[in-house]
Amino acid sequence: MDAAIESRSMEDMDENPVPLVLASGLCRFYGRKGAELKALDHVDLTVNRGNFVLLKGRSGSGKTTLLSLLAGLDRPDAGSLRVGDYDLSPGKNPDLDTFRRHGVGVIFQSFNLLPTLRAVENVMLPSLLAGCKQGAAQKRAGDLLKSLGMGPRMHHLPAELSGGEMQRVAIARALVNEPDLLLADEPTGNLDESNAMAVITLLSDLVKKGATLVMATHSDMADPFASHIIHLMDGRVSDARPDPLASAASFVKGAAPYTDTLTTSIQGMKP
Ligand SMILES: Nc1ncnc2c1ncn2[C@@H]1O[C@H](COP(=O)(O)OP(=O)(O)OP(=O)(O)O)[C@@H](O)[C@H]1O
Repeated sequence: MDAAIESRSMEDMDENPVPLVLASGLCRFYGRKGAELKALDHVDLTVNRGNFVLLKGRSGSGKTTLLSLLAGLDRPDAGSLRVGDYDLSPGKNPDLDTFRRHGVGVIFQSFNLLPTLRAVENVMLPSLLAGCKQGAAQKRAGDLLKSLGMGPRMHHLPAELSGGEMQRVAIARALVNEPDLLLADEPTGNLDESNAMAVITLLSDLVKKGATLVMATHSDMADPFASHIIHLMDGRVSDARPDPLASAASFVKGAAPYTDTLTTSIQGMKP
């Protein structure tokens, strides 16, 4: 194995860290055998509950590929991968529909909201697909959007929202089924600096309330909030370190569910 990472935040110094992601020798190759492009080349990764892990590295280094494997949107060619109770390793046959609906929430750079659905309907969708009744899904989505400062805009179409507002809707959608793991791929890539910082603060607050987050980014803006920073180069881990400012990613023991109180972080967000 080329690189091993054992991610440990301050709370992980606890005697009993709880691993959520366990990857070993993870590989994803594209193209013909013998001339394949090694998008991920024997990556080892442990993410414990409550970690805020940043994936960094230049374009093409494998960040999105790794997130796609963690999200169950793509499958590894070799190695082993567990996320919570789900074994996503090659040759295994996990219930990917259930995993994607309940195990993981994904936030994308381009928001990926359905343009013909209103904000609240976009957020309801994962709950409805998971079998939640219409009324309960609507209440849950509405409550989440209100907690993200989107109450007054919840009946707007995506085209009627600013970038920062669309990303808040997308974050609510990622949270609605209370996933174990949050993944974010360049979530601030389409935002101005003020909205980008507000989104990072919001995501950091979610971690403080108990979420586990793996986020790919080119920006250094989130560095002070992360518990761990992992650098990828040509599909391999080139450097991984706990960040000295890891306290921002503290897992607050006994805190309320992280979706309950989110309002403080959104004040800096401007339409
Ligand atoms: N579906 C695919 N088919 C072939 N090659 C692919 C595919 N997806 C990704 N790649 C290649 O795998 C490598 C890793 O890509 P990946 O998207 O993971 O990089 P990245 O670090 O996320 O880049 P960026 O910062 O530009 O988003 C790149 O060389 C890319 O061209």
